[in-house]
Amino acid sequence: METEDGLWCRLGRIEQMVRHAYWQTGCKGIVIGLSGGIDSAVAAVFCCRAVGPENVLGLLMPSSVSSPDDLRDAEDLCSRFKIPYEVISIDPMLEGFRTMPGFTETPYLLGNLMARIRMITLYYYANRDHRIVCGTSNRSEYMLGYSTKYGDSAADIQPLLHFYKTDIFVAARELNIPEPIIRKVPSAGLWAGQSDEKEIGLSYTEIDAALRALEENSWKAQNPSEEKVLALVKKSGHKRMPAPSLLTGSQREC
Ligand SMILES: Nc1ncnc2c1ncn2[C@@H]1O[C@H](COP(=O)(O)OP(=O)(O)OC[C@H]2O[C@@H]([n+]3cccc(C(=O)O)c3)[C@H](O)[C@@H]2O)[C@@H](O)[C@H]1O
Ligand SMILES: Nc1ncnc2c1ncn2[C@@H]1O[C@H](COP(=O)(O)OP(=O)(O)OP(=O)(O)O)[C@@H](O)[C@H]1O
Ligand SMILES: [Mg+2]
Repeated sequence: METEDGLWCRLGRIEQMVRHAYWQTGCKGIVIGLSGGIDSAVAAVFCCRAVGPENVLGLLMPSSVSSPDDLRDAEDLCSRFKIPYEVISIDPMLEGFRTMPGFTETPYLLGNLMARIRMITLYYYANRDHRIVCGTSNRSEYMLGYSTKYGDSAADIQPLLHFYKTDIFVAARELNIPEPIIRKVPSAGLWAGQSDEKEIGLSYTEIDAALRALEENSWKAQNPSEEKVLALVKKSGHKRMPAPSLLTGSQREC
């Protein structure tokens, strides 16, 4: 069990990383999508602690399938931590896609499209205001590939990427994130009633236990949960790698 000092040391290192990226890039601010969920709340608060809330902009980007409670929770977070924010409905952008020849609508297609529309909006603000985009991905989602490629996974900094989802809850309490955000069921919010754990078929407690065991045992699965998690990790490898090309590793660097 980690001591309180150990936990604060870990949280302090995240702030240092964000501050370092901020100064190194010479940007004039950070922009982050705030869904009313725990990952974006924790990432935003780390940014505020690192560079001051006045340098952080929250974008609340509901669609017609978003829950009004999520929008209210995101607004409450911004007022508690003094984060400037804007509310931008993504419905008009979705409507634009509906006019495209051959447009087909399923929850899966719309869900990934919404995640990518949010990414485009974040980068528009980043370009316009010389900001960097803060990502909210955690280690559990990243390893399972539970994100939209070049959508919610796209960012300039990833302060939570080393945290398993179950660690995020611990950090959220330490950071004084509002209780309704901590208590809500994790959801990508891409269609009404979506739940990460239902869609994946395992709870985050099971996923994180399996990931920890697999990492310790050189990725050898020892029970059905680990087999299922390992299959998802393998299937999503392309999301964690550069796109295949004939360029070699050393040619990518300078
Ligand atoms: N082997 C391979 N090598 C290289 N590229 C490959 C590939 N297989 C697929 N691809 C490419 O990847 C695409 C599929 O990946 P992608 O478009 O991401 O789609 P996909 O992984 O099928 O779906 C995204 C999943 O993430 C979940 N999600 C999305 C957004 C947010 C959250 C959240 O938690 O907030 C969760 C969502 O509910 C869904 O289960 C293919 O259309 C193809 O372009
Ligand atoms: N309605 C929204 N407005 C703004 N950003 C959003 C919205 N929905 C999703 N996002 C962005 O996409 C990210 C991925 O969503 P995800 O559901 O994984 O995280 P979360 O909502 O912060 O936490 P949880 O996984 O517990 O629901 C969010 O953290 C946020 O940055
Ligand atoms: Mg969510």
